[in-house]
Amino acid sequence: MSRQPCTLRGRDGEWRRWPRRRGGEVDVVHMAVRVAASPLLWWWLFGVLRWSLLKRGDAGRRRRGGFTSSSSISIRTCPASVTRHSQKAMEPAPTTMAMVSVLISFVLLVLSFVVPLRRRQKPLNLPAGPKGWPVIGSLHLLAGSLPPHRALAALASRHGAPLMHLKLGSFHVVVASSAGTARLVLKTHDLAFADRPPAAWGAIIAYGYKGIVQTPYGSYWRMARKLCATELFSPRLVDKFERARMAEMRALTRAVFVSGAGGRAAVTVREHLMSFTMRNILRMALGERWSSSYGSAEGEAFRRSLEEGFAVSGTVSNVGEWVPWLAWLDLQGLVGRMKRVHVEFDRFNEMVLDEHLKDHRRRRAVASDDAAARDLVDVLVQLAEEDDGGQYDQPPDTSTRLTRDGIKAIFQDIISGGTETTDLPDLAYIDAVLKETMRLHPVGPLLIPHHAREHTVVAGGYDIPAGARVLVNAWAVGRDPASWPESPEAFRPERFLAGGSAEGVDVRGAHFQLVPFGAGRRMCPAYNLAMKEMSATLANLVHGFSWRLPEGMAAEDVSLEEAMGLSVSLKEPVVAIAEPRLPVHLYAAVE
Ligand code: HEM
Repeated sequence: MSRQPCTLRGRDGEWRRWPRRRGGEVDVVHMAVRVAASPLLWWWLFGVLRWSLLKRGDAGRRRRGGFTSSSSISIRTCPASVTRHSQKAMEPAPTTMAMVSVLISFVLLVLSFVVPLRRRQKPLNLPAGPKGWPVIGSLHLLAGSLPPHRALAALASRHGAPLMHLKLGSFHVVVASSAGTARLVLKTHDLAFADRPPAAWGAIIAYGYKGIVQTPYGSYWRMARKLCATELFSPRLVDKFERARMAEMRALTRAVFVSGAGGRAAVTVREHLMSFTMRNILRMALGERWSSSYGSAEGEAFRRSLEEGFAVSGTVSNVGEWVPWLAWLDLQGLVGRMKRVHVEFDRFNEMVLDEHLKDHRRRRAVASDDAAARDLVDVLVQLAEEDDGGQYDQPPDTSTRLTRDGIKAIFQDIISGGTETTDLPDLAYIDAVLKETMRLHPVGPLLIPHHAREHTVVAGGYDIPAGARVLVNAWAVGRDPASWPESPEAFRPERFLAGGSAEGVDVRGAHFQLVPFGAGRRMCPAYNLAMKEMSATLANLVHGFSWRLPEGMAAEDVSLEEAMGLSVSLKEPVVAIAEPRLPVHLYAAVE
């Protein structure tokens, strides 16, 4: 018999099989045949109905003057005192009885079919992992003091499971913790796991999944990724911002020089890097006026919202996402905080977009050759205009149209993503230092959760059920002794240099022992820009300054404790002395 799965339209507008079941879709035709062909159950249902109807007949006779044992005494004792209403109160209405019986029979009938159907399915061959409790699964194992990537790595090694299965709340979760299993997820079954699971962040902060990062796999996401490749990060646009980037780089070295009092005072490195990164990305994404607002009250409010956005969007922190029937309680208050962050973001995004739209229309009206895009928002505005003739306000829909919310969600994702790049000579050692840093401390230790679009059987015969959350523990992969046999915990950039044990290993998604940007379809679209930008910054900071820890502080005193959110950062920012290495006039501001 041919199997006809039901389909439902997903939130991305794609048609999907529904309902998804362990081990395969429900066969509706098959089920209907079984219902029709089960004489025992029909006989039983018929019996219940017949009994209800007979009861109804009895009650009818009583109303017409007959009697039955339960009511006979009162009727005979004082017929005049028995009204129709008092009789009704003494026994349940026969129609209600009939309805209740039919309902119970219906529920039993459904259960008697569904339960055996599910039991008879082949049991899933899940990868090894902790068993977990009913309702919460293994959520409690991630609630300790260890950040989730470390707790998951410890569990994987305890269970000897480079591909580990556990239940978190109501969901199957599969975690890849070795180069081999990362390859399974990000390459061999890339398409099957290219989705993102529904997340409050995507729904609330990203305008109902209208950005890129949280957007489900489908036509809208493909459109957004194409924009990244052909427009937003195109070499043409990157080149265009060369001069601005150089100016920001000089501003960074000057700021470190000034706040470090020429090497006499300690500087908080993160503050300077944060400000540099933000100004850079704001300049590229939103334009000069908005990057110079960084530091003003409005820029400061935006920065705080960004930090709060990262803090509330951790990969596994929101209990309501794992136990959906508890979601309405918002036990940790995270959804409330996300809603407030979204209001803040949207206020800022609306200002930015309105200003760009006004400016764009004015320039086009005055001189058409001045209408060229000046920044990423301009690019998006132009694309939306080509798409729908200048109407930016369609309600969000499932098509690939770039709506007003879509523009805001995409540039917001890009600003959150970070910064961009400059062209650099080949700086092999700097490059090795960056790789080694990202091997030991990836910014997104669990990448961004993937989601199984369909039931998949992976190497070893393990089942990954449709709907499972699929995590790649880049932090564990980067420390796996099987891939990094030579002192995996030690910081040794030389391993990446010529003759080193990891010579030739890079972060472009082809070497699965080093995946700080992911790999495959959902790989970070800006990895190239990010690498170059980081090289440029590091090169300038070590070229311009000799760095040392403040007096009385040893390397062991630097805390490497991590603060978790969407990305990981140091809980205690590093402070250091930056002694200028170049003639003082080279630190002067030059615009
Ligand atoms: C050190 C810098 C960066 C690191 C380590 C990094 C890392 C990542 C990782 C791990 C992912 C998820 C990959 C996966 O799920 O398999 C990702 C996705 C993404 N990144 Fe980055 N990223 C960086 C910089 C940037 C920058 C500068 C931007 C934008 C200007 C950006 C934009 C994005 C976007 C839009 C996605 C979502 C891709 C998708 O879901 O299709 N990232 N990044």
